[in-house]
Amino acid sequence: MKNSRNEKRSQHPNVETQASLKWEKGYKNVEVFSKEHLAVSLAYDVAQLSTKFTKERGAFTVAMSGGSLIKYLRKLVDSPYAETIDWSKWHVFWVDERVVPKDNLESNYKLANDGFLSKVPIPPLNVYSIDDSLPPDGAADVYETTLRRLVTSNVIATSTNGLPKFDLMLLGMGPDGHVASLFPGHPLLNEDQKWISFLNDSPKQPPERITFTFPVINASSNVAMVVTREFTTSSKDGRRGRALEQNVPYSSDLLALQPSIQRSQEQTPTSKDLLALQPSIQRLA
Ligand SMILES: O=C1O[C@H](COP(=O)(O)O)[C@@H](O)[C@H](O)[C@H]1O
Repeated sequence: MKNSRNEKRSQHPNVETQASLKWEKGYKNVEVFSKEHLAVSLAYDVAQLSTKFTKERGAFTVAMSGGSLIKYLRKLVDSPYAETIDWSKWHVFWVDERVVPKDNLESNYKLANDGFLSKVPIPPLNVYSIDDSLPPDGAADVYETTLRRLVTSNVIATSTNGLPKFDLMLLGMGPDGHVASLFPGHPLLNEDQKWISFLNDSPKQPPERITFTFPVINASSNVAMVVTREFTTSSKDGRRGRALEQNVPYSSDLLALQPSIQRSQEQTPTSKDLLALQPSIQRLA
């Protein structure tokens, strides 16, 4: 990852060119980051897609998970993205939601609102949370009706087989492998008629949830699966492993991530370079 991405970015400093290079149709990749770098890279990629779809469609539809994903969106609320993203074009959805009141600590809406949405100027009418006054089956039906209305009005694009085609889906993955609220072995994995379904027996608390089904997830234009775990092989990886454990950037990782650093892979960025790029890094040894 590190060489090809950095080379592409230094040859094509224009961010829109970058977006088309990386997110062209069929782009698939697994990229591995420290947790800090993950947030930096995710913000960069989401901003690219926001620019691309806002320009192409006049709207940017993002469906997000709850869980640990939200804290990895934190760089989007900082400069430069806070000012450069056209937040008025964003339309935000949830790939799954726990059927609890919106002020409940288990609510994916609350998590996203507290950690992200309340910090950026997305129009409130463009934030599509569930009707938490309804039971799971009713909440799922109403949410699907909302999606159908937005597909009809072309706010959400449509796939060739008539499914909603979100511009970006941000998915997490639980330790058991669940995605959205689709749990391993659960009958909902086979749902292929509904766009939104519900469950009363989630293996993870709380039990009552609604969820996008796999056909809708798979119809998205772009899916970013943001999966994190502890890094345990530091003794084998030497300096890079130690940097990852301490959640500070390792120089070559940063060079790969940051198009604004023009130095070659052989050169190590100075602490001044890093501090300029990473407001959250207080000090590098
Ligand atoms: O219950 C849920 O869990 C998954 C994974 O969460 P994580 O904290 O292990 O990352 C999440 O993607 C989903 O939206 C949520 O409802």
